[in-house]
Amino acid sequence: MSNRERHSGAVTLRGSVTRSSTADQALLDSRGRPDWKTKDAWRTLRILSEFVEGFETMADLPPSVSVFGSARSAENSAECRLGYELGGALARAGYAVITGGGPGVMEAANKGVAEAGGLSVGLGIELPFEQGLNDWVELGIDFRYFFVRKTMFVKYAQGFVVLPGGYGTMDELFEALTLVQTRKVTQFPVVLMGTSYWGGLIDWLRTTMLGEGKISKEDLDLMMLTDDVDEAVNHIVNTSETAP
Ligand SMILES: CC(C)=CCNc1ncnc2c1ncn2[C@@H]1O[C@H](COP(=O)(O)O)[C@@H](O)[C@H]1O
Repeated sequence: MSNRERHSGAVTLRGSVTRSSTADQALLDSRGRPDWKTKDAWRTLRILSEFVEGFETMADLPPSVSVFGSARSAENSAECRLGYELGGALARAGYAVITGGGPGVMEAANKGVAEAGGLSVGLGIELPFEQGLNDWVELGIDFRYFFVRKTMFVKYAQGFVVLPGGYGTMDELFEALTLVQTRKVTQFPVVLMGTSYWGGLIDWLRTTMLGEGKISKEDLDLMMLTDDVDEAVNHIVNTSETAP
């Protein structure tokens, strides 16, 4: 998609009317915006409409798994190959797969699912450097607000699989872990794929975070670490609330 085309909810902007700010930014980055006191209250209606659209569209999904990973990985990278294999294996196990609908690992996972005949879902986000949903998404929703979109990833999935990624991926991982730790969601498997990528983080969680008493021993057991696609899928099947 050209940089001169932007989507903002139902609105498409091209050419001279494209703008570089996003709805999320307008809400959160209110410093220096004199009208925020009056306008933010009305923004709640737009936020509400995203929840309505998301809930209505997602409610009929079969059992699903959300898959996360880097937007920047090259198509032939190890993590994209893993994402592709994982997408296919989840589809064959009967799951729909939900991703962020973007490039990199998300695209690889969507491709794996679509090619295996499964349902490939993408929850896109409006970004200043938007690229649009990848070509392998079959059911796609574009969100303006990160926090609305994140609700959908958790609410409509039986579990998470997290592949190598950056801040966005870490955000999604730690949100899920916090929700499970605080029992906001129960019976929700979280699988980390890529032992060499995540190994350093797991060591730090054990030695520093657990070592200094910031989490409990059981909290470390809330996620499973593997390189093996079948092991990841079996873990989801055996520990999630609803199997396909
Ligand atoms: C090249 C580039 C940065 C494109 C960004 N395009 C994106 N499209 C859709 N979801 C995204 C995007 N960037 C980050 N995310 C979200 O954050 C995660 C990836 O972020 P990161 O690359 O790990 O930090 C994804 O699982 C996705 O849910």
